[in-house]
Amino acid sequence: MFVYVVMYRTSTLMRLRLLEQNFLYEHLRHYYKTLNPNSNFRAIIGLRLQSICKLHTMALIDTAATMIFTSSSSSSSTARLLLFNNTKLHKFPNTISNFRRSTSLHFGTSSPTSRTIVTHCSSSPASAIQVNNETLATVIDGKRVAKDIREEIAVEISRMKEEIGIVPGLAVILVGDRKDSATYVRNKKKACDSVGINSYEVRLAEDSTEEEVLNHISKFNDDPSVHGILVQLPLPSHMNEQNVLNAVCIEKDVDGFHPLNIGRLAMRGREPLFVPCTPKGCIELLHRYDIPIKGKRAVVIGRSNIVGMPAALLLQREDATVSIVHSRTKNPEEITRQADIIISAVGQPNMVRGSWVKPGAVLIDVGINPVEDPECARGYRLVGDICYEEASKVASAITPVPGGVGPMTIAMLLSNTLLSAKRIHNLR
Ligand SMILES: Nc1nc(=O)c2c([nH]1)NC[C@@H]1CN(c3ccc(C(=O)N[C@@H](CCC(=O)O)C(=O)O)cc3)C=[N+]21
Repeated sequence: MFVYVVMYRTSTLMRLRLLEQNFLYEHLRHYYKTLNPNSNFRAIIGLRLQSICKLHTMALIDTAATMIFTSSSSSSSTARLLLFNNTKLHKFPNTISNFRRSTSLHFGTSSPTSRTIVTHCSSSPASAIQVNNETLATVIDGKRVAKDIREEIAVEISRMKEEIGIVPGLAVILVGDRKDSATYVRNKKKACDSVGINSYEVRLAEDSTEEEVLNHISKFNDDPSVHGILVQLPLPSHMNEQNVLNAVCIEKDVDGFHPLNIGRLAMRGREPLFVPCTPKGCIELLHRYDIPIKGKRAVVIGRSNIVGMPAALLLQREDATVSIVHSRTKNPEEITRQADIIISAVGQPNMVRGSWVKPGAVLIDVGINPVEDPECARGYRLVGDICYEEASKVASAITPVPGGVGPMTIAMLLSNTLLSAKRIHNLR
């Protein structure tokens, strides 16, 4: 089986007057004829965008593509309309050079292969054509975006070092020996090293006192080489989380958990010092995939202080119409089914089923839930809150777990640490 891709630039579409439906239809049909040597045919029609395509254009191309594939003799034809844009395309150099050579392309033999070229898809339901119950929701690649961001941050940090001789520093306090916390802290340290942030780590025993933690925080508050302080949560139950978090001075609270910070986040016309990392990472993913937020219906599942609540505030700041669904919500699926964008942060494996999702919705899965799996080396594997298997058949774009929001959380922590150092040292 072959995958064919026909890709247009917006400017070409304009020049060829292809935006008039029949012209486009004829044009695509021409390609279809020349490219269809056998009946077992699969096509992806890509549209290269200079800017976000207008909805009516989308609908038009959608219709033309459907016309072609319904008028074809092959019953096994599959048509998908995908949107590509310039910023995403440069990450697929081979794909692009092939596109330049010809407008058609042979891909591998199975649909997983074709996934590799899926770089961007509009959140509009009109953008995804489904035939044969086939699905290819865009996989929002958090791991890749996080890597891009780390590279951007590394450049900024070396500039900072050169201009004012300052290297940003991040202090992490870890209490107890939860395995998952230890893993995150290790990942954070690795990420700091990769961009040139100095990291300072304090590990305290599970039975340490709150006072000890407060002492360390106080020292870091006063240490000019430390620009960000993070107390890894959850803390042991004998400690008062509020007391501890309140002790971190707001200028170094790179988690953005300080109440004053959340207050500013909630108010119009005010700016928080730091946007909490996980929600910031979610929005950054939407931005980097050119997924529009303004005027969209967004549903946040979960109302935690560290993800759900600030995520809802951020979406509102981006002009979405926001609803929050939580453990006491009656018929949550009725509400999520109305959403153009869903951010789920509840910690329940596979809770959000395919039937909860509106066709074409964009899904951001914050949940990182271990489920037992004897076939995995660690004895467990990680799954999200969203049933990926089902939801990816309905959505237009979805974040995987792992490799979605998780790496973005860490990238945003680095970004906040850099921001803090710049602010403290009055750099641009
Ligand atoms: N003060 C504080 N700030 C936090 O930001 C904070 C915290 N406490 N406590 C715990 C949660 C959780 N968290 C994660 C960060 C990265 C991954 C991550 O990179 N996950 C990888 C998988 C990692 C693995 O394989 O175990 C992924 O999703 O691809 C996950 C979870 C930050 N948190």
